[in-house]
Amino acid sequence: MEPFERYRSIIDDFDVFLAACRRPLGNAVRINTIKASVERTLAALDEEGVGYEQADWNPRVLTLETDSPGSTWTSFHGFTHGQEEVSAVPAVVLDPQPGERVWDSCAAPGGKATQLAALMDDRGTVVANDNNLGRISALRFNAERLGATSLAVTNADARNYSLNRFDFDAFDRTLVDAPCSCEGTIRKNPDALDNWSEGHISSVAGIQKGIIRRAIQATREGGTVVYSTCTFAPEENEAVVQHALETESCRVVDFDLGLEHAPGLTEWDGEPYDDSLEKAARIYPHQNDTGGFFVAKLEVTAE
Ligand SMILES: C[S@@+](CC[C@H](N)C(=O)[O-])C[C@H]1O[C@@H](n2cnc3c(N)ncnc32)[C@H](O)[C@@H]1O
Repeated sequence: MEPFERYRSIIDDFDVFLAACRRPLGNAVRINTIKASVERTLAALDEEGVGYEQADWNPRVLTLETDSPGSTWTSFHGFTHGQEEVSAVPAVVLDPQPGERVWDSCAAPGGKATQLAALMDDRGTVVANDNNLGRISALRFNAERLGATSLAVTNADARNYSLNRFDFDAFDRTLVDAPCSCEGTIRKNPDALDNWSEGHISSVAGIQKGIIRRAIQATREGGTVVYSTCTFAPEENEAVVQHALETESCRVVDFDLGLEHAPGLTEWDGEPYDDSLEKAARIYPHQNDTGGFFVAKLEVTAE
């Protein structure tokens, strides 16, 4: 937990935060409404005797009272998909609509891409991209298992992603669930900080800046880009969005989140950020008994 000391001044109730980081997470799943409604899924879980608790902010997110959530009847049938509660937030904030063109720029293994397809009633197109071929097979497997037929897969570096392969020139919405230092996954993966270094944070921040810029360029004017990470480092969060504000045509917008969270930072390590960064959300493990996440919502504006 030593690396987290750098966040002592920005996290309220820091010792409560550290204690939460040491507690293991419950087994969360998302109901896959492409295959079954919330009601049908809950009835199936009742029938097989698996207890559950529905998240207050999202009835499609459940914590299951079983140690093997992947071995339930509902999971075999693709009614549920193992996904951390807080990891279901970015797709909800992106708010994709049926019939739209949506780009998931960093999509593997597909938890959020298949969630986007479900939120769109599997109508429209979700282009699920990842630069890692090995992870693409997991993405394809999940898309098939969950019946997401609106999902198309591409394997490219999002930083210089070409739209030439499509018969349209911009997406309506884009999700950047960026590769990151994963500090916020510590409850699920106690080894998450083993290879932590400021050098790694700064090299991954360079990649994130390239991806967010391309995401904004590939999204139509008036369209939406959501930037998320599962890490606390401001260099990978507010500083990346600040870079986008300085280099691309976009603004940070508000969103409603039924989860307790802290606002985005407007300063870190002597670097000021735009005041609008306050509209971003920092979700800490001690606030809702979840993992950690950062989410910012951007609107693409006229050049
Ligand atoms: C946080 S994970 C994405 C998780 C995924 N959104 C989900 O919900 O299942 C970040 C992903 O970004 C991919 N990635 C890293 N650099 C990339 C790049 N330059 N272009 C596209 N994808 C990249 C990684 O392979 C990894 O799968």
